[in-house]
Amino acid sequence: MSRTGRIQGLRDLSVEARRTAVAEAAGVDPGAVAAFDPAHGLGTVQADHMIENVTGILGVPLGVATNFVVNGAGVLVPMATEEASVVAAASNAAKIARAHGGFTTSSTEPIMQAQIQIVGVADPEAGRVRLLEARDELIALANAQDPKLVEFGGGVRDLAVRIVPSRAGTYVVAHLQVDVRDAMGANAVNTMAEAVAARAAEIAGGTSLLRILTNKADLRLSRARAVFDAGALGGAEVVDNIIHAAALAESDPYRAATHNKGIMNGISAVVLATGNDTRAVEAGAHSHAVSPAGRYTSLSRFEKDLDGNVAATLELPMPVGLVGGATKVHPVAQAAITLLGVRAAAELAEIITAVGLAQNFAAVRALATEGIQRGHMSLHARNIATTAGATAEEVPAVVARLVADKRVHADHAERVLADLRATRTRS
Ligand SMILES: CC(C)(COP(=O)([O-])OP(=O)([O-])OC[C@H]1O[C@@H](n2cnc3c(N)ncnc32)[C@H](O)[C@@H]1OP(=O)([O-])[O-])[C@@H](O)C(=O)NCCC(=O)NCCSC(=O)C[C@@](C)(O)CC(=O)[O-]
Ligand SMILES: NC(=O)C1=CN([C@@H]2O[C@H](COP(=O)(O)OP(=O)(O)OC[C@H]3O[C@@H](n4cnc5c(N)ncnc54)[C@H](OP(=O)(O)O)[C@@H]3O)[C@@H](O)[C@H]2O)C=CC1
Repeated sequence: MSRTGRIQGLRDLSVEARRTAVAEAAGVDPGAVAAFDPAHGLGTVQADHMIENVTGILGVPLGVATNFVVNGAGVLVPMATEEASVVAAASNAAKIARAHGGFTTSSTEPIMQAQIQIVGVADPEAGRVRLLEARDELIALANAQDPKLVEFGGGVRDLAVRIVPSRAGTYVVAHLQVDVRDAMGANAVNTMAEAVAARAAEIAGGTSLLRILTNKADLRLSRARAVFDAGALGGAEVVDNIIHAAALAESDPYRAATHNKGIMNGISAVVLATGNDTRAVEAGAHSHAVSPAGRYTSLSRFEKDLDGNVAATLELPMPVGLVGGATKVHPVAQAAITLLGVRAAAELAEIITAVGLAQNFAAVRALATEGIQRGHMSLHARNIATTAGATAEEVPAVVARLVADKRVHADHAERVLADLRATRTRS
């Protein structure tokens, strides 16, 4: 079956029928996504092996974004999020991007770095040079900790040494730069850092202290770009307003934080759905949002291309894996990875980056045109109706009234629900 990433009318199906439809459209056996059904998802026995003091399991809705074309191939994207309109918005922007071929992505090699902090070095400059002279010895020692990773084509690629002055002293900080292949890599590089720290400290002439991965994963970047057609967006004025919106985010940290939150709406949802470490990706993203001059700015860039369309790009660290962490043990994560059809961590990282860009574009487009409330609140209205006490049967009618009245508020929902019930009782 050809994978187009499109499923007409997915929103109108029942939850069960959507599961069948996404499996069919992705060309996978429906059994491969059976874990999306909570009855077959994460069990308490598995959960008890994942973290400590397990007392239950938190359910988070898992939606599937449609319309994505990434490097010419259609893909259906599982997204775990509690926020209404996120999945719809990603699908919406991905649909607009299709006219110009969807998303084109690329990545650096999957290099993660571990830091070894060395304190009490009398001659830090000379200590740095001594460590660089011992580069081959330290790399060999680190690689010996993970022969399996080396066998898979990974392992330490280089050693960098920085001198970091601080209020408590000057530190020599050695960085092991490790190609972690299909792993997120934290455990792998932390093991290496702990193993070489004593020898590194001896060579530098100090004492080792911290030995830990840095989440500023700036050697493991993923990029996505897409063109959004001016005509489909509503013309030149809309394009200009989208560019103004992006320009404010570039220049103003107050706007940049929200703009980047929009990007993370998409990114964190796919990272969570695939059992990856949301905090690691978020820490990497926000550290990357600081410009070389030390200013917090937006992660994406929107420009007007020669034809007057929006050329959108996003580049950020994307430390996600297909082995290790929860990716292998969580049945829903496994189903999500099967649905995506990814075979390498870099492919997953690039799809996630494309989703981040789509999510960002959808929000900025809404903000630069009609505002966020119409699209977002009409979907959020379902939560408000439920909070007001509407049953599953009553929710559609209550939502329709809230949206028609343009008053998506809890008190109004309570009144609407009371009216609805009174009318039913009378008839
Ligand atoms: C909400 C939409 C998509 C409506 O947009 P619309 O134009 O009314 O949608 P439509 O009904 O014409 O459908 C267009 C496509 O959107 C998707 N779509 C549309 N509705 C659904 C739905 N119910 N269920 C599933 N998919 C839906 C779907 O893919 C559909 O095409 P199809 O594939 O069907 O041919 C639009 O208004 C939008 O993109 N809004 C942005 C919403 C958003 O960004 N939400 C995130 C939460 S707000 C926030 O946290 C971030 C923010 C905003 O602060 C970030 C920032 O400031 O930058
Ligand atoms: N600051 C942070 O972000 C921190 C995060 N963490 C956590 O660390 C976990 C991720 O660590 P990670 O190192 O990825 O997990 P694992 O140690 O579980 O997995 C990595 C290991 O898998 C083995 N492996 C098998 N196949 C491959 C392959 N194709 N490519 C690469 N490695 C392969 C390797 O060797 P082998 O089998 O010999 O192990 C490798 O060392 C996450 O749970 C994260 O939350 C932990 C500490 C800090």
